[in-house]
Amino acid sequence: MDEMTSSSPTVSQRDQWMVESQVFQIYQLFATIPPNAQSLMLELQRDKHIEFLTKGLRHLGPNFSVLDANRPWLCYWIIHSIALLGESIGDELQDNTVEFLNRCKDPNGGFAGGPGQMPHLATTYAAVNTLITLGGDKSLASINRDKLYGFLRRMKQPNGGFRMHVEGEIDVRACYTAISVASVLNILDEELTQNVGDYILSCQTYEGGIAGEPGSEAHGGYTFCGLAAMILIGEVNRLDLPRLVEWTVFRQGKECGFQGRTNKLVDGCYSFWQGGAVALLQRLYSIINKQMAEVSNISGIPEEKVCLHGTSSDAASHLWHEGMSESCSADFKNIGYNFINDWRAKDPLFHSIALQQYILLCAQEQDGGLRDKPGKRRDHYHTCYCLSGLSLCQYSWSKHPDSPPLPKAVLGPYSNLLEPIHPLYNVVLERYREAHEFFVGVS
Ligand SMILES: CC(C)=CCC/C(C)=C/CC/C(C)=C/COP(=O)(O)OP(=O)(O)O
Ligand SMILES: [Zn+2]
Repeated sequence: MDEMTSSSPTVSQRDQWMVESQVFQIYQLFATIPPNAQSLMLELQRDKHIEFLTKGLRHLGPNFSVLDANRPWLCYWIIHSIALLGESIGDELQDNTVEFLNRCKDPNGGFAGGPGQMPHLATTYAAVNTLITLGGDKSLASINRDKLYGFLRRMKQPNGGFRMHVEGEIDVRACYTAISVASVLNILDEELTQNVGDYILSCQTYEGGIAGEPGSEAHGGYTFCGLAAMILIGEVNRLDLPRLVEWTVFRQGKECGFQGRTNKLVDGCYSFWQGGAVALLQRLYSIINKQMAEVSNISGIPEEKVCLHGTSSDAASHLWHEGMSESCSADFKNIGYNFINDWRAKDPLFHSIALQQYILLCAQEQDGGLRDKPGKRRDHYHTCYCLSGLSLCQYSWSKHPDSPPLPKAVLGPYSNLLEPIHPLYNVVLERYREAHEFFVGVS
């Protein structure tokens, strides 16, 4: 290889430089404008986002035919985004959505990507989360839990994992969507949880993150899925958490947003997948410290010597996590509920303000909708996951999910504040609580 060839940048280096230059141009422009103009640039364009989202719920043009097998996802991305913005879609659209999702229901359980299609775990997760987000008895009662349980059992595999659909792929997404749905509907049992932990554990890679399948590359999407599923089944202590923390936090780069995997480009949707994983890890402080102490063979050392931030710790705040690792199998039905009730998180393990800056300045379109990165077009998926990530950032210092964050935790005007989410299911917290009460009541 001659010198010229060896020093030529690779395609991915060029792509990276291009993105960095676009992002830094935006930040430079921001730094040079007066404070009132900065404040305007950082404002969340609520009305424009609602307009973009509501329009998508009423009508989508022919370009959307590629998403024909993902229609419950479109419902979830749009309706969850609207709920994060603190708005509702109104009675007519609500009734239409419940009725449409009814038509996606398979007679033998599970929701398909559209009427007449085969049931699929991903669209089942999207449909269930949509119905929970809509809330109300009609919407919640439209979920047939017995049939849904049957579908989940049929997707369960001898290796512990789940298939996405009949003859479909087995992966960590399937584990998460099955476990999340079962947990939120209060139908999680040992038949479903059996060996899921072994399967997810086999997907944690040498880098520390979690891959879609054993032997694949660690990726933010699967890392969120794997970690959340392990928490929901009460087996999170089996993962190598210090390595997982290290991998995840280093995915936030100088562009201020997260990348999905090593040496790939920043993307707004990872504000939730990676940001969500970090938000979960932030609440596993005690287990992480314990694992760190074990590997360094430290015993009897005060917790502040081995903790992640070097801050002093509040031993009482870890009771839930410790209790969970010992008595998980007896009570995994309540793990999602306790997770939120025992919310006494430590400080964020990522740069929350920087991530908000990426979302508001680089991912937000002033005309409504959010996107992957500058130069890309807005879409409903990125709008949903950028807003979900923004909400996590705003509440990342909160020690209680019901107390509004301090103004310094919210970048831009305080009117940017979104609704808090339940970080294990990604539904607005208040809607989760209503569903929890409803489904505990019917069990
Ligand atoms: C609940 C549920 C269904 C979760 C799905 C999680 C999720 C987003 C998985 C990511 C899948 C994946 C390998 C994307 C890589 O795309 P890419 O190569 O285009 O992107 P990259 O360059 O950023 O890695
Ligand atoms: Zn993306």
